[in-house]
Amino acid sequence: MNPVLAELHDKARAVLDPVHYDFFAGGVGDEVVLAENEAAFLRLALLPRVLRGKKVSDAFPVLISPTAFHKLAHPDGELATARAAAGTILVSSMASTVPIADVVAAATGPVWFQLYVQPDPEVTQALVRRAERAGCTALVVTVDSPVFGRHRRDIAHGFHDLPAGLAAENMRDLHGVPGLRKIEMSAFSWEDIDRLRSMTSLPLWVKGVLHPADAVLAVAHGVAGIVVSNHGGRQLDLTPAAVEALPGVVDAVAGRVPVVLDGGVRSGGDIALALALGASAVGIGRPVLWGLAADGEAGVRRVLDVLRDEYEHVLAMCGGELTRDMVVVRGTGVSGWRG
Ligand SMILES: Cc1cc2nc3c(=O)[nH]c(=O)nc-3n(C[C@H](O)[C@H](O)[C@H](O)COP(=O)(O)O)c2cc1C
Ligand SMILES: CC(C)CC(=O)C(=O)O
Repeated sequence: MNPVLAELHDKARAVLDPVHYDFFAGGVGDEVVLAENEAAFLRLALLPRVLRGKKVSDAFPVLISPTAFHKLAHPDGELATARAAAGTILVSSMASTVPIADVVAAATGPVWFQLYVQPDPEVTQALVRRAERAGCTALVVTVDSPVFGRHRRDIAHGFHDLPAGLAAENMRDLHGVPGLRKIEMSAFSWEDIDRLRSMTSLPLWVKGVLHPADAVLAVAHGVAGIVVSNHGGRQLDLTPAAVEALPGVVDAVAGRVPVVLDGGVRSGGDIALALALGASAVGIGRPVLWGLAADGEAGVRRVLDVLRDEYEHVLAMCGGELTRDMVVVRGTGVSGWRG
Protein backbone atom coordinates (compact mmCIF):
# COMPACT_ATOMS: atom_id res chain seq x y z
CA MET A 1 0.00 0.00 0.00
CA ASN A 2 1.15 3.51 -0.68
CA PRO A 3 2.63 4.85 2.61
CA VAL A 4 0.53 8.01 2.54
CA LEU A 5 -2.61 5.90 2.31
CA ALA A 6 -1.32 3.74 5.17
CA GLU A 7 -0.69 6.86 7.26
CA LEU A 8 -4.18 8.21 6.57
CA HIS A 9 -5.65 4.82 7.44
CA ASP A 10 -3.80 4.83 10.78
CA LYS A 11 -4.98 8.35 11.53
CA ALA A 12 -8.55 7.47 10.59
CA ARG A 13 -8.47 4.47 12.91
CA ALA A 14 -7.17 6.65 15.72
CA VAL A 15 -9.84 9.38 15.37
CA LEU A 16 -12.92 7.34 14.51
CA ASP A 17 -15.33 5.82 16.98
CA PRO A 18 -14.29 2.13 16.84
CA VAL A 19 -17.87 1.17 15.90
CA HIS A 20 -17.75 3.45 12.86
CA TYR A 21 -14.21 2.43 12.00
CA ASP A 22 -15.35 -1.19 11.91
CA PHE A 23 -18.37 -0.29 9.75
CA PHE A 24 -16.03 1.28 7.20
CA ALA A 25 -13.20 -1.24 7.40
CA GLY A 26 -15.14 -4.44 7.77
CA GLY A 27 -16.33 -7.05 5.34
CA VAL A 28 -18.68 -9.98 5.22
CA GLY A 29 -18.15 -13.34 6.95
CA ASP A 30 -14.54 -14.26 7.66
CA GLU A 31 -13.37 -11.29 5.58
CA VAL A 32 -11.55 -13.59 3.17
CA VAL A 33 -12.60 -11.57 0.13
CA LEU A 34 -11.81 -8.30 1.88
CA ALA A 35 -8.19 -9.46 2.27
CA GLU A 36 -8.01 -11.10 -1.14
CA ASN A 37 -8.99 -7.92 -3.00
CA GLU A 38 -5.69 -6.37 -1.90
CA ALA A 39 -3.62 -9.57 -1.86
CA ALA A 40 -4.47 -10.41 -5.47
CA PHE A 41 -2.76 -7.26 -6.73
CA LEU A 42 0.42 -8.28 -4.90
CA ARG A 43 0.42 -11.54 -6.86
CA LEU A 44 0.62 -9.65 -10.15
CA ALA A 45 3.64 -8.06 -11.79
CA LEU A 46 4.20 -5.92 -14.88
CA LEU A 47 6.69 -6.46 -17.70
CA PRO A 48 7.46 -2.88 -18.70
CA ARG A 49 7.93 -2.00 -22.36
CA VAL A 50 10.90 0.19 -23.28
CA LEU A 51 11.92 2.65 -26.00
CA ARG A 52 8.39 3.46 -27.03
CA GLY A 53 8.95 7.20 -26.99
CA LYS A 54 5.38 7.81 -25.83
CA LYS A 55 4.30 10.87 -23.90
CA VAL A 56 2.25 9.89 -20.88
CA SER A 57 -1.32 11.20 -21.10
CA ASP A 58 -2.65 13.21 -18.20
CA ALA A 59 -5.91 11.27 -17.87
CA PHE A 60 -6.49 10.04 -14.32
CA PRO A 61 -8.57 6.87 -14.61
CA VAL A 62 -10.07 6.92 -11.12
CA LEU A 63 -13.63 7.16 -9.84
CA ILE A 64 -14.64 7.60 -6.24
CA SER A 65 -16.73 4.52 -5.50
CA PRO A 66 -20.03 5.03 -3.67
CA THR A 67 -19.72 4.60 0.08
CA ALA A 68 -22.46 5.29 2.59
CA PHE A 69 -22.66 7.71 5.51
CA HIS A 70 -19.69 10.06 5.12
CA LYS A 71 -20.77 12.13 8.12
CA LEU A 72 -19.74 9.17 10.27
CA ALA A 73 -16.21 9.91 9.03
CA HIS A 74 -16.22 13.72 9.16
CA PRO A 75 -18.77 16.42 10.05
CA ASP A 76 -18.63 17.85 6.49
CA GLY A 77 -19.50 14.40 5.15
CA GLU A 78 -20.10 14.11 1.41
CA LEU A 79 -19.64 17.87 0.93
CA ALA A 80 -15.94 17.45 1.73
CA THR A 81 -15.66 14.44 -0.56
CA ALA A 82 -17.38 16.31 -3.38
CA ARG A 83 -15.10 19.35 -3.04
CA ALA A 84 -12.03 17.12 -3.14
CA ALA A 85 -13.20 15.11 -6.13
CA ALA A 86 -11.92 17.50 -8.82
CA GLY A 87 -10.39 15.58 -11.71
CA THR A 88 -12.33 12.42 -10.98
CA ILE A 89 -15.93 11.26 -11.12
CA LEU A 90 -17.71 11.08 -7.78
CA VAL A 91 -20.19 8.23 -7.57
CA SER A 92 -22.37 9.41 -4.73
CA SER A 93 -24.06 6.74 -2.60
CA MET A 94 -27.82 6.72 -2.38
CA ALA A 95 -27.10 6.31 1.34
CA SER A 96 -25.33 9.66 1.64
CA THR A 97 -25.75 11.77 4.76
CA VAL A 98 -25.99 14.92 2.59
CA PRO A 99 -28.81 15.25 0.02
CA ILE A 100 -27.70 14.56 -3.54
CA ALA A 101 -28.55 18.10 -4.68
CA ASP A 102 -26.09 19.52 -2.12
CA VAL A 103 -23.42 16.98 -3.10
CA VAL A 104 -23.68 18.03 -6.75
CA ALA A 105 -23.67 21.72 -5.81
CA ALA A 106 -20.42 21.24 -3.85
CA ALA A 107 -18.69 19.25 -6.59
CA THR A 108 -16.56 20.76 -9.31
CA GLY A 109 -16.71 17.70 -11.57
CA PRO A 110 -19.28 15.11 -12.62
CA VAL A 111 -21.37 13.35 -9.99
CA TRP A 112 -23.05 10.02 -10.70
CA PHE A 113 -25.82 8.66 -8.48
CA GLN A 114 -25.57 5.13 -7.05
CA LEU A 115 -28.95 3.50 -6.65
CA TYR A 116 -30.26 0.49 -4.81
CA VAL A 117 -33.49 -0.46 -6.59
CA GLN A 118 -36.15 -0.31 -3.89
CA PRO A 119 -38.99 -2.81 -3.44
CA ASP A 120 -41.49 0.02 -4.00
CA PRO A 121 -41.12 1.23 -7.63
CA GLU A 122 -42.41 4.68 -6.66
CA VAL A 123 -39.58 5.12 -4.20
CA THR A 124 -37.07 4.07 -6.87
CA GLN A 125 -38.64 6.51 -9.32
CA ALA A 126 -38.54 9.34 -6.77
CA LEU A 127 -34.84 8.68 -6.17
CA VAL A 128 -34.10 8.74 -9.90
CA ARG A 129 -35.92 12.06 -10.22
CA ARG A 130 -33.95 13.49 -7.28
CA ALA A 131 -30.71 12.46 -8.98
CA GLU A 132 -31.80 13.97 -12.30
CA ARG A 133 -32.96 17.23 -10.74
CA ALA A 134 -29.71 17.48 -8.79
CA GLY A 135 -27.74 17.32 -12.04
CA CYS A 136 -26.19 13.86 -11.79
CA THR A 137 -24.90 12.71 -15.17
CA ALA A 138 -25.24 8.92 -14.79
CA LEU A 139 -26.96 6.30 -12.64
CA VAL A 140 -25.01 3.40 -11.16
CA VAL A 141 -27.30 0.58 -10.09
CA THR A 142 -25.75 -1.73 -7.53
CA VAL A 143 -26.69 -5.30 -8.42
CA ASP A 144 -24.68 -7.37 -5.95
CA SER A 145 -26.93 -6.81 -2.95
CA PRO A 146 -30.18 -8.80 -3.13
CA VAL A 147 -29.84 -9.01 0.66
CA PHE A 148 -27.58 -7.25 3.18
CA GLY A 149 -24.17 -8.78 3.73
CA ARG A 150 -23.68 -10.11 7.27
CA HIS A 151 -20.91 -8.00 8.74
CA ARG A 152 -19.73 -9.64 11.95
CA ARG A 153 -18.06 -6.49 13.24
CA ASP A 154 -21.34 -4.54 12.98
CA ILE A 155 -23.30 -7.39 14.56
CA ALA A 156 -20.83 -7.58 17.47
CA HIS A 157 -21.19 -3.82 18.05
CA GLY A 158 -24.95 -3.83 17.58
CA PHE A 159 -24.45 -1.21 14.85
CA HIS A 160 -27.59 -1.14 12.75
CA ASP A 161 -28.62 2.50 12.51
CA LEU A 162 -27.20 5.97 12.24
CA PRO A 163 -26.66 8.06 15.38
CA ALA A 164 -29.22 10.76 16.19
CA GLY A 165 -28.93 13.75 13.90
CA LEU A 166 -27.65 11.82 10.89
CA ALA A 167 -29.86 10.40 8.17
CA ALA A 168 -29.80 8.86 4.74
CA GLU A 169 -30.91 12.24 3.37
CA ASN A 170 -31.92 11.05 -0.10
CA MET A 171 -34.60 8.92 1.53
CA ARG A 172 -36.11 11.85 3.38
CA ASP A 173 -39.89 12.16 2.99
CA LEU A 174 -40.15 9.05 0.87
CA HIS A 175 -42.90 7.07 2.56
CA GLY A 176 -43.27 9.76 5.17
CA VAL A 177 -40.74 8.51 7.69
CA PRO A 178 -38.11 11.24 7.55
CA GLY A 179 -34.57 10.52 8.38
CA LEU A 180 -34.62 6.84 9.21
CA ARG A 181 -31.94 4.62 7.79
CA LYS A 182 -34.31 2.67 5.60
CA ILE A 183 -32.38 1.67 2.54
CA GLU A 184 -33.88 -1.63 1.46
CA MET A 185 -32.24 -4.35 -0.57
CA SER A 186 -34.28 -6.15 -3.19
CA ALA A 187 -33.81 -9.14 -5.47
CA PHE A 188 -34.66 -7.39 -8.70
CA SER A 189 -34.03 -8.56 -12.25
CA TRP A 190 -32.99 -7.50 -15.75
CA GLU A 191 -36.58 -6.39 -16.33
CA ASP A 192 -36.08 -3.78 -13.64
CA ILE A 193 -32.96 -2.62 -15.48
CA ASP A 194 -35.09 -2.25 -18.64
CA ARG A 195 -37.71 -0.37 -16.63
CA LEU A 196 -35.09 1.95 -15.20
CA ARG A 197 -33.69 2.62 -18.65
CA SER A 198 -37.13 3.58 -19.91
CA MET A 199 -37.63 5.81 -16.86
CA THR A 200 -34.60 8.02 -17.46
CA SER A 201 -32.34 9.22 -20.22
CA LEU A 202 -29.33 9.13 -17.91
CA PRO A 203 -26.67 6.57 -18.87
CA LEU A 204 -27.13 3.54 -16.66
CA TRP A 205 -24.22 1.53 -15.27
CA VAL A 206 -24.39 -1.69 -13.29
CA LYS A 207 -22.06 -2.19 -10.33
CA GLY A 208 -21.25 -5.57 -8.88
CA VAL A 209 -20.91 -7.83 -11.90
CA LEU A 210 -18.41 -10.70 -11.61
CA HIS A 211 -19.65 -13.44 -13.96
CA PRO A 212 -18.87 -12.97 -17.68
CA ALA A 213 -22.37 -14.19 -18.60
CA ASP A 214 -23.87 -11.33 -16.57
CA ALA A 215 -21.58 -8.91 -18.36
CA VAL A 216 -22.96 -10.14 -21.69
CA LEU A 217 -26.52 -9.72 -20.39
CA ALA A 218 -25.72 -6.24 -19.13
CA VAL A 219 -24.54 -5.20 -22.60
CA ALA A 220 -27.64 -6.79 -24.16
CA HIS A 221 -29.79 -4.73 -21.78
CA GLY A 222 -28.17 -1.53 -22.94
CA VAL A 223 -26.04 -0.52 -19.99
CA ALA A 224 -23.55 2.28 -20.50
CA GLY A 225 -20.84 0.55 -18.48
CA ILE A 226 -20.02 -2.17 -15.98
CA VAL A 227 -18.28 -2.02 -12.60
CA VAL A 228 -16.57 -5.31 -11.79
CA SER A 229 -16.87 -5.41 -8.03
CA ASN A 230 -17.49 -7.68 -5.07
CA HIS A 231 -18.58 -4.65 -3.04
CA GLY A 232 -15.22 -4.41 -1.33
CA GLY A 233 -15.69 -7.86 0.24
CA ARG A 234 -18.92 -6.83 1.95
CA GLN A 235 -21.50 -9.04 0.26
CA LEU A 236 -20.52 -12.68 -0.50
CA ASP A 237 -17.39 -14.01 1.18
CA LEU A 238 -16.83 -16.58 -1.55
CA THR A 239 -16.03 -14.53 -4.60
CA PRO A 240 -12.63 -14.19 -6.19
CA ALA A 241 -10.71 -10.98 -5.74
CA ALA A 242 -12.26 -8.30 -7.93
CA VAL A 243 -9.13 -8.02 -10.08
CA GLU A 244 -9.24 -11.78 -10.72
CA ALA A 245 -12.76 -11.48 -12.12
CA LEU A 246 -11.78 -8.56 -14.34
CA PRO A 247 -10.25 -10.32 -17.38
CA GLY A 248 -13.25 -12.60 -17.85
CA VAL A 249 -15.63 -9.65 -17.87
CA VAL A 250 -13.39 -7.63 -20.16
CA ASP A 251 -13.28 -10.50 -22.65
CA ALA A 252 -17.05 -11.01 -22.52
CA VAL A 253 -17.71 -7.32 -23.07
CA ALA A 254 -15.18 -7.14 -25.93
CA GLY A 255 -14.92 -3.36 -25.91
CA ARG A 256 -18.64 -2.68 -26.32
CA VAL A 257 -18.90 -0.70 -23.07
CA PRO A 258 -16.31 0.52 -20.56
CA VAL A 259 -15.43 -1.75 -17.64
CA VAL A 260 -14.39 -0.28 -14.29
CA LEU A 261 -12.58 -2.35 -11.64
CA ASP A 262 -13.40 -1.67 -8.00
CA GLY A 263 -11.97 -3.36 -4.89
CA GLY A 264 -8.57 -3.40 -3.22
CA VAL A 265 -6.94 -0.61 -5.25
CA ARG A 266 -4.34 0.89 -2.89
CA SER A 267 -1.57 2.25 -5.12
CA GLY A 268 -0.73 3.67 -8.52
CA GLY A 269 0.67 0.26 -9.39
CA ASP A 270 -2.71 -1.35 -8.68
CA ILE A 271 -4.34 1.16 -11.02
CA ALA A 272 -1.81 0.29 -13.72
CA LEU A 273 -2.38 -3.46 -13.28
CA ALA A 274 -6.15 -3.05 -13.59
CA LEU A 275 -5.78 -0.97 -16.73
CA ALA A 276 -3.36 -3.48 -18.22
CA LEU A 277 -6.00 -6.16 -17.63
CA GLY A 278 -8.51 -4.14 -19.61
CA ALA A 279 -10.23 -1.81 -17.15
CA SER A 280 -11.03 1.68 -18.42
CA ALA A 281 -10.71 3.03 -14.89
CA VAL A 282 -10.75 1.93 -11.25
CA GLY A 283 -13.01 2.80 -8.34
CA ILE A 284 -11.64 3.61 -4.88
CA GLY A 285 -13.72 2.97 -1.75
CA ARG A 286 -12.10 2.81 1.67
CA PRO A 287 -8.98 4.95 1.02
CA VAL A 288 -11.30 7.91 0.39
CA LEU A 289 -13.01 7.24 3.73
CA TRP A 290 -9.63 7.14 5.50
CA GLY A 291 -8.63 10.46 3.94
CA LEU A 292 -11.99 11.95 4.88
CA ALA A 293 -11.83 10.76 8.48
CA ALA A 294 -8.19 11.81 8.89
CA ASP A 295 -8.43 15.31 7.42
CA GLY A 296 -11.74 16.05 5.69
CA GLU A 297 -11.56 17.56 2.22
CA ALA A 298 -7.75 17.90 2.38
CA GLY A 299 -7.42 14.24 3.32
CA VAL A 300 -9.49 13.06 0.36
CA ARG A 301 -7.51 15.37 -1.91
CA ARG A 302 -4.30 13.85 -0.59
CA VAL A 303 -5.51 10.33 -1.37
CA LEU A 304 -6.31 11.31 -4.94
CA ASP A 305 -3.10 13.32 -5.43
CA VAL A 306 -0.90 10.52 -4.20
CA LEU A 307 -2.61 7.95 -6.40
CA ARG A 308 -2.41 10.24 -9.43
CA ASP A 309 1.28 10.92 -8.88
CA GLU A 310 2.12 7.26 -8.36
CA TYR A 311 0.05 6.08 -11.31
CA GLU A 312 1.67 8.59 -13.68
CA HIS A 313 5.10 7.50 -12.49
CA VAL A 314 4.34 3.81 -13.08
CA LEU A 315 2.83 4.59 -16.48
CA ALA A 316 5.96 6.47 -17.53
CA MET A 317 8.10 3.51 -16.37
CA CYS A 318 5.99 1.21 -18.53
CA GLY A 319 6.35 3.21 -21.72
CA GLY A 320 3.05 5.05 -21.53
CA GLU A 321 0.75 2.22 -22.50
CA LEU A 322 -0.59 -0.78 -20.59
CA THR A 323 -1.67 -4.04 -22.21
CA ARG A 324 -2.53 -7.48 -20.94
CA ASP A 325 0.61 -9.16 -22.32
CA MET A 326 2.55 -7.05 -19.81
CA VAL A 327 0.89 -8.71 -16.78
CA VAL A 328 2.73 -11.62 -15.20
CA VAL A 329 1.59 -13.85 -12.35
CA ARG A 330 4.36 -13.77 -9.74
CA GLY A 331 6.00 -17.11 -9.11
CA THR A 332 4.91 -18.49 -12.48
CA GLY A 333 6.57 -16.21 -15.02
CA VAL A 334 3.43 -16.58 -17.12
CA SER A 335 2.51 -13.43 -19.00
CA GLY A 336 -0.61 -12.40 -20.87
CA TRP A 337 -2.62 -13.38 -17.82
CA ARG A 338 -5.53 -15.62 -18.85
CA GLY A 339 -5.17 -15.13 -22.57
C1 LIG B 1 -18.27 1.72 4.32
C2 LIG B 1 -18.67 1.33 2.94
C3 LIG B 1 -19.91 1.71 2.46
C4 LIG B 1 -20.29 1.35 1.18
N1 LIG B 1 -21.49 1.78 0.71
C5 LIG B 1 -21.84 1.48 -0.55
C6 LIG B 1 -23.06 1.98 -1.09
O1 LIG B 1 -23.78 2.72 -0.44
N2 LIG B 1 -23.38 1.61 -2.34
C7 LIG B 1 -22.58 0.79 -3.10
O2 LIG B 1 -22.91 0.47 -4.24
N3 LIG B 1 -21.41 0.33 -2.62
C8 LIG B 1 -21.03 0.66 -1.37
N4 LIG B 1 -19.83 0.22 -0.90
C9 LIG B 1 -18.92 -0.53 -1.79
C10 LIG B 1 -17.99 0.43 -2.54
O3 LIG B 1 -18.69 1.14 -3.53
C11 LIG B 1 -16.87 -0.32 -3.26
O4 LIG B 1 -17.42 -1.34 -4.04
C12 LIG B 1 -15.80 -0.91 -2.34
O5 LIG B 1 -15.59 -0.10 -1.21
C13 LIG B 1 -14.52 -1.04 -3.13
O6 LIG B 1 -13.54 -1.64 -2.40
P1 LIG B 1 -12.35 -0.84 -1.64
O7 LIG B 1 -12.97 -0.29 -0.40
O8 LIG B 1 -11.39 -1.95 -1.40
O9 LIG B 1 -11.80 0.22 -2.57
C14 LIG B 1 -19.43 0.58 0.37
C15 LIG B 1 -18.17 0.20 0.87
C16 LIG B 1 -17.78 0.58 2.13
C17 LIG B 1 -16.41 0.19 2.60
C1 LIG C 1 -26.36 1.48 3.37
C2 LIG C 1 -25.54 0.29 3.05
C3 LIG C 1 -26.38 -0.73 2.36
C4 LIG C 1 -24.30 0.71 2.29
C5 LIG C 1 -23.47 -0.40 1.71
O1 LIG C 1 -23.60 -0.76 0.58
C6 LIG C 1 -22.39 -1.00 2.48
O2 LIG C 1 -22.27 -0.69 3.66
O3 LIG C 1 -21.61 -1.78 1.91
